[in-house]
Amino acid sequence: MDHFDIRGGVMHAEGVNLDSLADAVGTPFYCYSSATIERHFQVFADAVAGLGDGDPLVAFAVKANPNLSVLATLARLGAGADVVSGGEMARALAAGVPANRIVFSGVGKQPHEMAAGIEAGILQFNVESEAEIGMLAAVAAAHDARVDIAIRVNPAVNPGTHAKISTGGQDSKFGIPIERAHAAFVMAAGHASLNPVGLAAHIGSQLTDLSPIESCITRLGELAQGLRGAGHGVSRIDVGGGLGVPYRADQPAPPLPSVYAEMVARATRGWDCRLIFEPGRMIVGNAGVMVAGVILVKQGTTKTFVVTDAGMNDLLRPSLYGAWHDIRALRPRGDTMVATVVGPVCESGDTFAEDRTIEAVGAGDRIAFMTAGAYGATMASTYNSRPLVPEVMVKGDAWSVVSERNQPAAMLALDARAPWL
Ligand SMILES: Cc1ncc(COP(=O)(O)O)c(C=O)c1O
Ligand SMILES: N[C@@H](CCCC[NH3+])C(=O)O
Repeated sequence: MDHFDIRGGVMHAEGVNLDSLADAVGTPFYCYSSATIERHFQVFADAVAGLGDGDPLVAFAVKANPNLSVLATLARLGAGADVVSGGEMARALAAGVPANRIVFSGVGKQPHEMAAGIEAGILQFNVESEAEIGMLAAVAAAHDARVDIAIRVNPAVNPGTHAKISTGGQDSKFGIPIERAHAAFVMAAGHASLNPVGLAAHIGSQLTDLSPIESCITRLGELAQGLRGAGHGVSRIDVGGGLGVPYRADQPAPPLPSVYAEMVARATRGWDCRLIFEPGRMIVGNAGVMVAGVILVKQGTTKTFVVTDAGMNDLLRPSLYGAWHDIRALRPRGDTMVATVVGPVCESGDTFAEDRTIEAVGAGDRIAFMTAGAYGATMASTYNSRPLVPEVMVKGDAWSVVSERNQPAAMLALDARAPWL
């Protein structure tokens, strides 16, 4: 695992002893390795460098991990940002991502979010419906602006991933069905306040097979050719993100960025346009862990439950998708146990692993949920009135709390008594 390994009997994140860090910040908490984030971004950016017109944009999908320090780490390396809300856009800007490297995607952008994007001067909006073309045209006209847009296409390609994270299938809510995309582009060109410059697609997440992405890119190319043949300029093609990461050692690893880039080079050969990439998970997934404490070990009728102080509200992926995260002891003792690892939340779905062989742990020990840097803290909630857990970033021997644990009293203060109570 990148930059998370056992040294002197204890798991470290880069040079930081995670058990000591847990003493300092309390459990549960997320911990990110800057070195891993930097390395993954650089590997991806190097792999796609020179593709298309030679000036590709790697726009990190902020939804994967919107922490300000994560975004600032990436901004320093020249990353752009793919955002899906005004909130994500504000974070990207605050982290130092230049506006002209921000792409705004999403099926339900609201007029105030469109206005904020126009005022900030973002690179482009990826428009996902004919209805949105009209809405954006009106907001842009009210700003006396002419905004660059790409038509996000639904290419009707089955990405072969979990149904809940597939976005490119025919009945997905995302994008404009490919058979109407040419007409949508022409419709947008008819608005003086819109400047359609490109096409976009994103077919799904945690993709382990490149062939659906290749089919999608080929379809975008055919569409671009048709548009060019009809006299329209297509100067940008956004191929989305989606490249998977290894969650389990016993399953084949997803393709490396270099192999992905070879496929993109092949599929886009001869295209004279700027390519945009929106990787999320592959940049930050393996750059984060969630550290939790073992509250107690409880014997059921047939199962041994390891009850941790982290719950499904802190790391939702196992409950929502049945996702696998490796679970490791911070201080492995060399023996193992078969355990069902659960959180304290009052839901049976608050289960991280079922009858899994893990390194033996007991009350007071600490464990790490691996590969939790993407779609981890960002999907957390305060269900059961549990505070959001802190996020810590590590760089070499240094660490810093980059998101505070919110406190029960502060959460309560957001509520108010109705005047009649
Ligand atoms: C439009 C868009 N771009 C990029 C991504 C990032 O995907 P991933 O984290 O799988 O790279 C997503 C999420 O799946 C998305 O919806
Ligand atoms: N939240 C998902 C990924 C969603 C991608 C969003 N388009 C996950 O944890 O795997």
